[in-house]
Amino acid sequence: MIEISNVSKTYGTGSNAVHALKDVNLTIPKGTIHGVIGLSGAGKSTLIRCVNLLERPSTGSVSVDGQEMTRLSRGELNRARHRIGMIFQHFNLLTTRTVFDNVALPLELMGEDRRAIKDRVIPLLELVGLSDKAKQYPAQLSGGQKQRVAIARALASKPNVLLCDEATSALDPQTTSSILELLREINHQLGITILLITHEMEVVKSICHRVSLISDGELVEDAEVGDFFTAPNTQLGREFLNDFLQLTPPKELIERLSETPSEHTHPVVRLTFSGDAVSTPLISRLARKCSVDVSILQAKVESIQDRTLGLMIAELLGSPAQTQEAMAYLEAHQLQVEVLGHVQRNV
Ligand SMILES: Nc1ncnc2c1ncn2[C@@H]1O[C@H](COP(=O)(O)OP(=O)(O)OP(=O)(O)O)[C@@H](O)[C@H]1O
Repeated sequence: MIEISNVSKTYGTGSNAVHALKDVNLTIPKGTIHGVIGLSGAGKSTLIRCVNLLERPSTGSVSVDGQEMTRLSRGELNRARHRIGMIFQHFNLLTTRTVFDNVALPLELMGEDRRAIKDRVIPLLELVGLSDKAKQYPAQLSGGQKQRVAIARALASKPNVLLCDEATSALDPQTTSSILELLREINHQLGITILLITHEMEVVKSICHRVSLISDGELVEDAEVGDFFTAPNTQLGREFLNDFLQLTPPKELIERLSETPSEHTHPVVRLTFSGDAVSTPLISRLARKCSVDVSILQAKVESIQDRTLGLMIAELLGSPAQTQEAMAYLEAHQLQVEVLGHVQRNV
């Protein structure tokens, strides 16, 4: 269990001060995989580095498995860090050491003898699928293999928590899925709590149980992954979702959209529906009930863990009163209706 309470972090002072984290509160239950997503510079790395105190919070506290990290002496902190593994975007392997010796490094630093080191490293290399690479050097490995070595090294000291700092950002999509699969197995088999930061919604969708969205140092959303993907609470959350789903109106249409409606325009809407609404023929019912025509511009259905999410961009064709009634009808049936703008009727 990781508990981040009222954590703020400011780099620099006076006019140079950067408020990287602002009063962040977050609880990550034991054995879960938690994703933190946000734009570049939002504070993701700072947040994850505050967990093992690579960055010390300016205010607030961080506790891992009940141990208050901010109160530990240097020696206690070193010991506590053995229980918190970390992997990085660029792997951070020692190029002059073999794969075996990279994984062995934390155990050597803990003063383990050669026999104990061998007994620990060999099964770890098996776990990450690199038994045949023990004597090779990092330069002889692919990116995915290097990250596997880094994962084995992070697990060497039997941590309860694994921190992943953009661990798949330098990898191609296929290698990314194999590393995510490995992380899922580690979480499942060893019960390790995983906190990962990423700017990729695909990573969150693939393996996380919960997700937090961080914006300009503030935690603005914290939700089950299924809830976040079906109904984000913030505009930024919706933008992440729309980018991920690549559901944006055609460029020619965007250029014709005006913000304000008039007698001669009709609305263009983005509809998001989940649960029962996905399998209900709401659009044909809508056309009958409210006497509007629906011109579908884009549509898709996505599976997010155990949920199904339907998305559609459509023009609602009818009088202002009819299209208003249509939108109210859709909202009453649990669809999220976002008006993207209004276009001239006769164009
Ligand atoms: N050591 C530092 N000294 C001064 N400012 C810093 C330092 N580290 C980070 N910052 C600033 O803090 C803010 C948050 O940075 P952080 O690296 O945590 O964001 P991020 O979300 O991880 O970004 P990215 O996805 O680009 O890595 C940024 O404005 C950044 O410039």
